[in-house]
Amino acid sequence: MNELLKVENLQKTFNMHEFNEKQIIGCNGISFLLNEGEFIGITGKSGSGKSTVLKSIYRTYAPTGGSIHYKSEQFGPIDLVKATDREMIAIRKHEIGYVSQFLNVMPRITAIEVVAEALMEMGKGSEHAAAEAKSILAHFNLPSSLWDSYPRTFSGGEKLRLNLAQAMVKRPKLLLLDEPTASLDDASKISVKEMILQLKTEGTSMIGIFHDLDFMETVVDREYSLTQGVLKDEMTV
Ligand SMILES: Nc1ncnc2c1ncn2[C@@H]1O[C@H](COP(=O)(O)OP(=O)(O)OP(=O)(O)O)[C@@H](O)[C@H]1O
Repeated sequence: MNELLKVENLQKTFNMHEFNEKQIIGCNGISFLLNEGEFIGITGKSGSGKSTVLKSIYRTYAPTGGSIHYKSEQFGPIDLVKATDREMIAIRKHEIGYVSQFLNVMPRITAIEVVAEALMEMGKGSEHAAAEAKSILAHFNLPSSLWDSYPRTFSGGEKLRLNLAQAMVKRPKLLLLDEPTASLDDASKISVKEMILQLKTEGTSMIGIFHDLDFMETVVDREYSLTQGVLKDEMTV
């Protein structure tokens, strides 16, 4: 199997300047391998560092130690801990997607524009992009009455489905999923599962955090358990 991502001894410590330089450990000593086309689920109790690991890979958080070796299409082998901001912007635009429940879009851009713009960033023409955007929003059961609305006012589940559509429509090389089924009803969970399985067959590698462990076990290839920010266990599921 071809290795896509190698996380070695990853550490993120937060320095709380407003609290007398108190330090909080987000994650520590995390090491794992992700192969091309593979899906790893990360589990662990609340506060154990699951989101911190994903945000460190996406570089929302700047890691304070360790390395994240990634095989980039644009830059070749690269350590995401040391990548420049310019490299990270290009990698996020074309290679690595990140989905959470929290909306991360510009104000005054409609739902359909959010998805169509993601496609245009990947080189699609505007007409094709608009048609494909409608099709993926329909797949995720986002009511067509919302397609021309601003996502700021969407419910939690609607925002999440838009985030999923925006990230998945790009067919990223690596997709980071932070609670992609939180606040979704059963029909929407099925849509998410179908899209995950489709991306897997197309070769997308994924790392996901799930509260719904039953759902997780239907989509992941391997599972890592984190406890208090330390990688404890690895098993094949
Ligand atoms: N921006 C931040 N500033 C300070 N501390 C943070 C920050 N982000 C996370 N932490 C701390 O790092 C630790 C790990 O948080 P993280 O969100 O990664 O946990 P988690 O396993 O994803 O939790 P949950 O399952 O509850 O979402 C926690 O103690 C948290 O308070």
